[in-house]
Amino acid sequence: METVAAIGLMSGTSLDGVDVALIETDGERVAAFGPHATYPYAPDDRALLVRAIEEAAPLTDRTARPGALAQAEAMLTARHGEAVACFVAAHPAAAQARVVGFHGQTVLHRPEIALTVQIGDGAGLARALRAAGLGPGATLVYDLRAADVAAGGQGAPLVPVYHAALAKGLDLPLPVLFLNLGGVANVTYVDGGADPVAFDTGPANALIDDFMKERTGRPVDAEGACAAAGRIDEAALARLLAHPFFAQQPPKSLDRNDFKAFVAEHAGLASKSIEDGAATLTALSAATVAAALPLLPQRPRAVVAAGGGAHNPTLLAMLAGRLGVPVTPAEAVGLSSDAMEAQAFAFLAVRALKGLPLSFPTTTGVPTPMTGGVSIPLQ
Ligand SMILES: Nc1ncnc2c1ncn2[C@@H]1O[C@H](COP(=O)(O)OP(=O)(O)OP(=O)(O)O)[C@@H](O)[C@H]1O
Ligand SMILES: CC(=O)N[C@H]1[C@@H]2OC[C@@H](O2)[C@@H](O)[C@@H]1O[C@H](C)C(=O)O
Repeated sequence: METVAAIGLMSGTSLDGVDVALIETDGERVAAFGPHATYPYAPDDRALLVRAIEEAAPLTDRTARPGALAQAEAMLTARHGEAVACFVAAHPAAAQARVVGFHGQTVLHRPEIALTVQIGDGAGLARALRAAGLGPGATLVYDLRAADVAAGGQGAPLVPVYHAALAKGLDLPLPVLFLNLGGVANVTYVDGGADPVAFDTGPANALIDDFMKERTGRPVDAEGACAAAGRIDEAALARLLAHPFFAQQPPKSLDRNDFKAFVAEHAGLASKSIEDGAATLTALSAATVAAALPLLPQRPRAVVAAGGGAHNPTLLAMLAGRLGVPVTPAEAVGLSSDAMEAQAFAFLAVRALKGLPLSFPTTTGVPTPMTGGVSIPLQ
């Protein structure tokens, strides 16, 4: 396949909205970056997703949609359709996209029992895309994690192959480490030769967001202002860092809520001020990224930070202090913190249509490089 315009759609673990991005790519490199936008969820939609995630916890079948899950899937699919319609209205060139990559929403991720569950109705979105002016003949690709998990991989992270493609265009010393600071944090180590090495490192924003919501009603510690005004509880931090996940060798990946109960038990947040709680949780995110460095083949010479956490100066300062490697926000090297994951799913969808690998033994632990995705031609 030659270079095509491709749209990526991502709804991440922060549950903040639908990210949409347009790129031109042949699935090997990015020929051009197009526009991107985020369409935030209304509070009711976000609450429905939170309920769906809670109710997904006991699932053992990735196709089951009990309780709030069916309603959440219908809502999520509708919001993605609306997001694409708004995006195409604002950027008419997007209607020319030949490929759309649809991540859906992870509601449960339990790689230890070969289970990863993303909600999002491919057939329903395909109809909405046609109504938004895409196709006919364009192709929707979704359910991009399933094949990896079925083959014995973690199913995450999948963005590393996109990070590796981006690294080729950067003027940074190698090895370079891409750091995604979403709800969960993950890293991709690129040395320019071998397959990328990648894994989830621990929490990024999910624990901070949940704490802020509970204590202030606001969903985010905007600009890290609370954390900047607080004191890190070093004793609690040491207890949290003793969790075996952080020293575990990759491959490894996380569910959004993997540390929820552990943090509730060991962080002593209830007796802390909002500032001290935010500071301690922000330090946990930074320290767990630092704990990942010894697990890499070599020490990286540069770190490119992306995801919403790249907008949090307190988190970035703590990272710089604990990593001992310069931390560069994606924007400083001409990339976009907010668009990177949606762009990646556009790139992954094009690779899927070409039968190219999405994941590698060094990223998800899949035994051999693995393609994936389910495609639906728009009619
Ligand atoms: N200005 C800001 N100040 C502080 N935090 C911010 C700011 N902007 C975004 N964030 C944080 O980033 C989060 C969103 O990050 P992002 O959109 O990368 O997550 P995601 O893609 O949903 O997650 P994941 O990568 O785990 O799937 C917000 O929930 C918030 O915690
Ligand atoms: C199962 C799942 O959805 N995991 C997400 C999550 O959010 C960040 C981190 O955990 C990463 O492993 C992954 O997302 C990105 C998009 C990825 O697959 O690379």
